[in-house]
Amino acid sequence: MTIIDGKKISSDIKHELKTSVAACKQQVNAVPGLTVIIVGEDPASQVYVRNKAKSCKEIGMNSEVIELPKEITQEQLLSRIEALNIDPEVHGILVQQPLPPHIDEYAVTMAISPSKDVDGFHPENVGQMVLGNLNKCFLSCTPYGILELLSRYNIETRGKHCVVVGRSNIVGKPMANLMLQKLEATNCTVTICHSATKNMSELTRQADILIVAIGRANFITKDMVKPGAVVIDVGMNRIEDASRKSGYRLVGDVDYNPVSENASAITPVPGGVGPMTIAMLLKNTLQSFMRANSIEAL
Ligand SMILES: Nc1nc(=O)c2c([nH]1)NC[C@@H]1CN(c3ccc(C(=O)N[C@@H](CCC(=O)O)C(=O)O)cc3)C=[N+]21
Ligand SMILES: [Mg+2]
Repeated sequence: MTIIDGKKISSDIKHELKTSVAACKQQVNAVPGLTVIIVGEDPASQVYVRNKAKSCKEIGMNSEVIELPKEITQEQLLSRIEALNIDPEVHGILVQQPLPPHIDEYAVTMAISPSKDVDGFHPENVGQMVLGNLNKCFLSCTPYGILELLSRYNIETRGKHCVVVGRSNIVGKPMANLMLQKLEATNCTVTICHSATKNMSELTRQADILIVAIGRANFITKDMVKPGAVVIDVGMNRIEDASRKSGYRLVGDVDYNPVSENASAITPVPGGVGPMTIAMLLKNTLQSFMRANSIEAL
Protein backbone atom coordinates (compact mmCIF):
# COMPACT_ATOMS: atom_id res chain seq x y z
CA MET A 1 0.00 0.00 0.00
CA THR A 2 1.37 3.37 -1.05
CA ILE A 3 0.71 6.51 0.93
CA ILE A 4 0.60 9.28 -1.66
CA ASP A 5 2.72 12.03 -0.14
CA GLY A 6 1.28 15.33 -1.35
CA LYS A 7 3.48 17.28 0.99
CA LYS A 8 6.63 15.80 -0.57
CA ILE A 9 5.39 16.21 -4.17
CA SER A 10 4.28 19.79 -3.51
CA SER A 11 7.70 20.54 -2.10
CA ASP A 12 9.33 19.03 -5.23
CA ILE A 13 7.09 21.19 -7.42
CA LYS A 14 7.92 24.30 -5.41
CA HIS A 15 11.62 23.61 -5.92
CA GLU A 16 11.06 23.29 -9.67
CA LEU A 17 9.06 26.52 -9.66
CA LYS A 18 11.78 28.33 -7.74
CA THR A 19 14.24 27.45 -10.52
CA SER A 20 11.73 28.63 -13.15
CA VAL A 21 11.09 31.92 -11.35
CA ALA A 22 14.83 32.57 -11.22
CA ALA A 23 15.07 31.81 -14.96
CA CYS A 24 12.22 34.26 -15.64
CA LYS A 25 14.06 36.92 -13.71
CA GLN A 26 17.14 36.29 -15.86
CA GLN A 27 15.17 36.58 -19.08
CA VAL A 28 12.89 39.54 -18.46
CA ASN A 29 14.08 41.03 -15.16
CA ALA A 30 10.69 40.55 -13.48
CA VAL A 31 8.98 37.87 -11.38
CA PRO A 32 5.40 36.58 -11.20
CA GLY A 33 3.04 38.24 -8.71
CA LEU A 34 0.00 36.74 -6.98
CA THR A 35 -2.62 38.86 -5.20
CA VAL A 36 -4.99 37.20 -2.76
CA ILE A 37 -8.07 39.03 -1.52
CA ILE A 38 -9.71 37.94 1.69
CA VAL A 39 -12.98 39.44 2.86
CA GLY A 40 -13.79 39.21 6.56
CA GLU A 41 -12.01 37.30 9.30
CA ASP A 42 -12.77 33.60 9.01
CA PRO A 43 -9.77 32.08 10.87
CA ALA A 44 -9.48 29.00 8.59
CA SER A 45 -9.40 31.24 5.53
CA GLN A 46 -6.68 33.34 7.10
CA VAL A 47 -4.50 30.25 7.62
CA TYR A 48 -4.80 29.27 3.92
CA VAL A 49 -4.11 32.80 2.80
CA ARG A 50 -1.00 33.02 4.95
CA ASN A 51 0.21 29.63 3.63
CA LYS A 52 -0.21 30.87 0.07
CA ALA A 53 1.77 34.05 0.76
CA LYS A 54 4.52 32.07 2.53
CA SER A 55 4.80 29.65 -0.41
CA CYS A 56 5.14 32.56 -2.85
CA LYS A 57 8.02 34.01 -0.85
CA GLU A 58 9.73 30.60 -0.70
CA ILE A 59 9.94 30.37 -4.47
CA GLY A 60 10.80 34.03 -5.13
CA MET A 61 7.41 35.20 -6.40
CA ASN A 62 5.83 38.45 -5.31
CA SER A 63 2.70 38.17 -3.25
CA GLU A 64 0.23 40.61 -1.84
CA VAL A 65 -2.61 39.87 0.56
CA ILE A 66 -5.47 42.39 0.55
CA GLU A 67 -7.61 42.06 3.66
CA LEU A 68 -10.99 43.74 3.33
CA PRO A 69 -13.65 44.20 6.02
CA LYS A 70 -16.70 41.94 5.78
CA GLU A 71 -18.93 45.02 5.39
CA ILE A 72 -17.37 45.91 2.03
CA THR A 73 -19.94 46.28 -0.74
CA GLN A 74 -19.87 44.12 -3.83
CA GLU A 75 -19.30 47.23 -5.93
CA GLN A 76 -16.22 48.18 -3.88
CA LEU A 77 -14.85 44.65 -4.15
CA LEU A 78 -15.39 44.57 -7.92
CA SER A 79 -13.57 47.87 -8.34
CA ARG A 80 -10.57 46.50 -6.40
CA ILE A 81 -10.55 43.54 -8.80
CA GLU A 82 -10.74 45.82 -11.84
CA ALA A 83 -7.66 47.70 -10.62
CA LEU A 84 -5.78 44.39 -10.29
CA ASN A 85 -6.92 43.30 -13.76
CA ILE A 86 -4.99 46.20 -15.32
CA ASP A 87 -1.98 46.10 -12.97
CA PRO A 88 0.93 44.71 -15.02
CA GLU A 89 2.72 43.46 -11.90
CA VAL A 90 -0.20 41.22 -10.96
CA HIS A 91 -0.33 37.91 -12.83
CA GLY A 92 -2.69 36.00 -10.58
CA ILE A 93 -5.79 37.13 -8.68
CA LEU A 94 -7.49 34.89 -6.13
CA VAL A 95 -10.51 35.97 -4.12
CA GLN A 96 -10.80 33.58 -1.20
CA GLN A 97 -14.13 31.79 -0.88
CA PRO A 98 -16.53 31.69 0.84
CA LEU A 99 -17.56 35.35 0.62
CA PRO A 100 -20.09 37.06 2.93
CA PRO A 101 -23.73 36.39 1.93
CA HIS A 102 -24.33 39.89 0.49
CA ILE A 103 -21.62 39.32 -2.14
CA ASP A 104 -22.39 37.24 -5.22
CA GLU A 105 -19.51 34.80 -5.79
CA TYR A 106 -20.45 34.38 -9.44
CA ALA A 107 -20.24 38.14 -10.05
CA VAL A 108 -16.79 38.14 -8.44
CA THR A 109 -15.61 35.22 -10.58
CA MET A 110 -16.88 37.01 -13.70
CA ALA A 111 -15.04 40.22 -12.75
CA ILE A 112 -11.60 38.57 -12.68
CA SER A 113 -9.80 38.71 -16.02
CA PRO A 114 -9.67 35.13 -17.36
CA SER A 115 -5.97 35.71 -18.09
CA LYS A 116 -5.33 36.25 -14.34
CA ASP A 117 -7.86 33.74 -13.01
CA VAL A 118 -5.32 31.36 -11.48
CA ASP A 119 -8.11 29.52 -9.61
CA GLY A 120 -9.47 28.46 -13.01
CA PHE A 121 -13.04 29.33 -11.94
CA HIS A 122 -13.99 31.71 -14.80
CA PRO A 123 -16.32 30.16 -17.41
CA GLU A 124 -13.79 30.92 -20.14
CA ASN A 125 -11.20 28.76 -18.35
CA VAL A 126 -13.75 26.07 -17.47
CA GLY A 127 -14.97 26.03 -21.09
CA GLN A 128 -11.50 25.70 -22.60
CA MET A 129 -10.78 22.90 -20.14
CA VAL A 130 -13.91 21.01 -21.16
CA LEU A 131 -12.97 21.47 -24.84
CA GLY A 132 -9.56 19.98 -24.11
CA ASN A 133 -7.68 23.19 -24.93
CA LEU A 134 -5.52 22.77 -21.86
CA ASN A 135 -2.83 25.15 -23.13
CA LYS A 136 -5.41 27.95 -23.36
CA CYS A 137 -6.77 27.84 -19.82
CA PHE A 138 -5.94 27.66 -16.14
CA LEU A 139 -6.89 24.38 -14.54
CA SER A 140 -8.69 24.49 -11.23
CA CYS A 141 -5.91 23.98 -8.66
CA THR A 142 -7.24 21.00 -6.70
CA PRO A 143 -8.07 18.81 -9.74
CA TYR A 144 -4.79 19.88 -11.35
CA GLY A 145 -2.91 18.87 -8.20
CA ILE A 146 -4.60 15.47 -8.24
CA LEU A 147 -3.49 14.92 -11.87
CA GLU A 148 0.07 15.71 -10.78
CA LEU A 149 -0.15 13.18 -7.96
CA LEU A 150 -1.45 10.46 -10.29
CA SER A 151 1.22 11.23 -12.84
CA ARG A 152 4.17 11.51 -10.44
CA TYR A 153 3.19 8.24 -8.75
CA ASN A 154 2.94 6.57 -12.20
CA ILE A 155 -0.61 5.47 -11.50
CA GLU A 156 -2.11 3.82 -14.56
CA THR A 157 -5.27 5.63 -15.63
CA ARG A 158 -5.87 4.73 -19.28
CA GLY A 159 -9.18 2.88 -19.61
CA LYS A 160 -9.62 2.65 -15.84
CA HIS A 161 -12.91 3.38 -14.15
CA CYS A 162 -12.66 6.62 -12.20
CA VAL A 163 -15.53 7.39 -9.83
CA VAL A 164 -15.75 10.99 -8.62
CA VAL A 165 -17.89 11.55 -5.51
CA GLY A 166 -19.06 15.19 -5.42
CA ARG A 167 -20.21 17.64 -8.10
CA SER A 168 -19.01 21.05 -6.94
CA ASN A 169 -17.86 23.57 -9.52
CA ILE A 170 -14.50 23.79 -7.75
CA VAL A 171 -13.61 20.09 -7.53
CA GLY A 172 -16.10 17.42 -8.64
CA LYS A 173 -17.16 18.80 -12.03
CA PRO A 174 -13.71 19.88 -13.26
CA MET A 175 -12.15 16.70 -11.86
CA ALA A 176 -14.56 14.43 -13.73
CA ASN A 177 -14.05 16.43 -16.93
CA LEU A 178 -10.28 16.21 -16.66
CA MET A 179 -10.29 12.48 -15.99
CA LEU A 180 -11.97 11.83 -19.33
CA GLN A 181 -9.57 13.98 -21.38
CA LYS A 182 -7.06 12.22 -23.64
CA LEU A 183 -3.97 12.75 -21.51
CA GLU A 184 -1.27 10.52 -20.12
CA ALA A 185 -2.59 10.88 -16.55
CA THR A 186 -6.29 10.66 -17.52
CA ASN A 187 -8.19 8.83 -20.31
CA CYS A 188 -10.53 7.18 -17.81
CA THR A 189 -14.09 5.96 -17.98
CA VAL A 190 -15.79 8.35 -15.55
CA THR A 191 -18.78 8.10 -13.23
CA ILE A 192 -19.94 10.98 -11.04
CA CYS A 193 -21.82 10.34 -7.78
CA HIS A 194 -23.54 12.96 -5.65
CA SER A 195 -26.08 13.46 -2.89
CA ALA A 196 -28.99 12.21 -5.01
CA THR A 197 -27.19 9.09 -6.28
CA LYS A 198 -28.96 5.82 -5.49
CA ASN A 199 -26.96 2.80 -4.32
CA MET A 200 -23.77 4.82 -4.23
CA SER A 201 -21.65 2.05 -2.77
CA GLU A 202 -22.45 -0.19 -5.76
CA LEU A 203 -20.84 2.47 -7.94
CA THR A 204 -17.89 3.36 -5.69
CA ARG A 205 -17.05 -0.35 -5.40
CA GLN A 206 -16.47 -0.40 -9.17
CA ALA A 207 -13.85 2.34 -8.99
CA ASP A 208 -10.26 1.65 -9.93
CA ILE A 209 -9.63 5.27 -9.00
CA LEU A 210 -11.93 6.82 -6.40
CA ILE A 211 -11.82 10.60 -5.95
CA VAL A 212 -13.87 11.93 -3.06
CA ALA A 213 -14.88 15.57 -2.60
CA ILE A 214 -18.21 15.57 -0.82
CA GLY A 215 -17.31 17.44 2.37
CA ARG A 216 -18.52 14.89 4.89
CA ALA A 217 -16.12 13.46 7.45
CA ASN A 218 -15.33 9.73 7.02
CA PHE A 219 -18.13 9.33 4.43
CA ILE A 220 -16.36 6.61 2.42
CA THR A 221 -16.13 3.41 4.43
CA LYS A 222 -14.11 0.27 3.72
CA ASP A 223 -17.06 -1.65 2.24
CA MET A 224 -17.42 1.05 -0.46
CA VAL A 225 -13.91 0.51 -1.82
CA LYS A 226 -12.72 -2.26 -4.13
CA PRO A 227 -9.55 -4.03 -3.04
CA GLY A 228 -6.63 -2.51 -4.95
CA ALA A 229 -8.33 0.82 -5.67
CA VAL A 230 -6.45 4.13 -5.70
CA VAL A 231 -8.20 6.50 -3.27
CA ILE A 232 -7.86 10.29 -3.48
CA ASP A 233 -9.38 12.18 -0.54
CA VAL A 234 -10.13 15.86 -1.16
CA GLY A 235 -12.09 16.30 2.08
CA MET A 236 -10.92 18.66 4.79
CA ASN A 237 -13.27 18.48 7.74
CA ARG A 238 -12.49 19.95 11.13
CA ILE A 239 -13.75 17.71 13.89
CA GLU A 240 -13.59 18.44 17.59
CA ASP A 241 -10.66 16.88 19.41
CA ALA A 242 -10.13 17.94 23.01
CA SER A 243 -6.70 16.26 23.07
CA ARG A 244 -5.38 18.78 20.54
CA LYS A 245 -4.14 22.22 21.49
CA SER A 246 -6.23 23.72 18.69
CA GLY A 247 -9.32 21.85 19.94
CA TYR A 248 -9.87 20.19 16.54
CA ARG A 249 -8.28 17.83 14.09
CA LEU A 250 -8.53 17.58 10.34
CA VAL A 251 -10.11 14.50 8.77
CA GLY A 252 -10.91 13.68 5.18
CA ASP A 253 -14.06 12.35 3.51
CA VAL A 254 -12.53 8.86 3.64
CA ASP A 255 -12.43 6.66 6.75
CA TYR A 256 -8.67 6.45 6.37
CA ASN A 257 -7.45 3.53 8.51
CA PRO A 258 -9.97 0.87 7.41
CA VAL A 259 -10.04 2.07 3.78
CA SER A 260 -6.25 1.98 3.55
CA GLU A 261 -6.48 -1.80 4.17
CA ASN A 262 -8.31 -2.09 0.83
CA ALA A 263 -6.54 0.59 -1.17
CA SER A 264 -3.39 0.08 -3.25
CA ALA A 265 -2.62 3.78 -2.79
CA ILE A 266 -4.28 6.53 -0.76
CA THR A 267 -3.82 10.23 0.03
CA PRO A 268 -3.72 11.19 3.72
CA VAL A 269 -5.43 14.25 5.25
CA PRO A 270 -3.58 16.44 6.01
CA GLY A 271 -0.54 16.07 3.74
CA GLY A 272 -2.29 14.78 0.61
CA VAL A 273 -4.31 16.91 -1.78
CA GLY A 274 -4.23 20.17 0.28
CA PRO A 275 -0.57 21.10 -0.22
CA MET A 276 -0.90 20.25 -3.94
CA THR A 277 -3.65 22.87 -4.33
CA ILE A 278 -1.21 25.57 -3.26
CA ALA A 279 1.62 24.24 -5.45
CA MET A 280 -0.63 24.31 -8.53
CA LEU A 281 -1.83 27.83 -7.70
CA LEU A 282 1.81 28.92 -7.87
CA LYS A 283 2.30 26.96 -11.09
CA ASN A 284 -0.71 28.72 -12.64
CA THR A 285 0.69 32.09 -11.56
CA LEU A 286 4.00 31.29 -13.26
CA GLN A 287 2.08 30.19 -16.37
CA SER A 288 0.19 33.50 -16.40
CA PHE A 289 3.45 35.42 -16.10
CA MET A 290 4.98 33.44 -18.98
CA ARG A 291 1.98 34.14 -21.22
CA ALA A 292 2.03 37.85 -20.32
CA ASN A 293 5.73 38.05 -21.20
CA SER A 294 5.53 35.75 -24.27
CA ILE A 295 7.98 33.32 -22.68
CA GLU A 296 7.58 30.01 -24.53
CA ALA A 297 9.82 27.87 -22.38
CA LEU A 298 12.39 28.27 -19.62
N1 LIG B 1 -10.77 31.18 -4.34
C1 LIG B 1 -10.40 30.14 -3.58
N2 LIG B 1 -9.47 29.27 -4.04
C2 LIG B 1 -9.07 28.22 -3.29
O1 LIG B 1 -8.22 27.41 -3.73
C3 LIG B 1 -9.62 28.06 -1.97
C4 LIG B 1 -10.58 28.99 -1.54
N3 LIG B 1 -10.96 30.01 -2.37
N4 LIG B 1 -11.15 28.89 -0.32
C5 LIG B 1 -10.73 27.86 0.61
C6 LIG B 1 -10.24 26.63 -0.08
C7 LIG B 1 -9.44 25.70 0.79
N5 LIG B 1 -8.10 25.65 0.20
C8 LIG B 1 -7.04 24.96 0.76
C9 LIG B 1 -5.81 24.92 0.17
C10 LIG B 1 -4.75 24.26 0.77
C11 LIG B 1 -4.91 23.62 1.98
C12 LIG B 1 -3.77 22.95 2.64
O2 LIG B 1 -2.62 23.24 2.35
N6 LIG B 1 -4.02 22.00 3.55
C13 LIG B 1 -2.97 21.32 4.29
C14 LIG B 1 -2.93 21.69 5.74
C15 LIG B 1 -4.18 22.28 6.31
C16 LIG B 1 -4.19 22.48 7.82
O3 LIG B 1 -3.34 21.89 8.51
O4 LIG B 1 -5.07 23.22 8.29
C17 LIG B 1 -3.13 19.82 4.14
O5 LIG B 1 -4.19 19.34 3.72
O6 LIG B 1 -2.18 19.11 4.45
C18 LIG B 1 -6.14 23.66 2.57
C19 LIG B 1 -7.19 24.31 1.96
C20 LIG B 1 -8.08 26.45 -0.90
N7 LIG B 1 -9.27 27.02 -1.12
MG1 LIG C 1 -8.17 26.21 -5.89
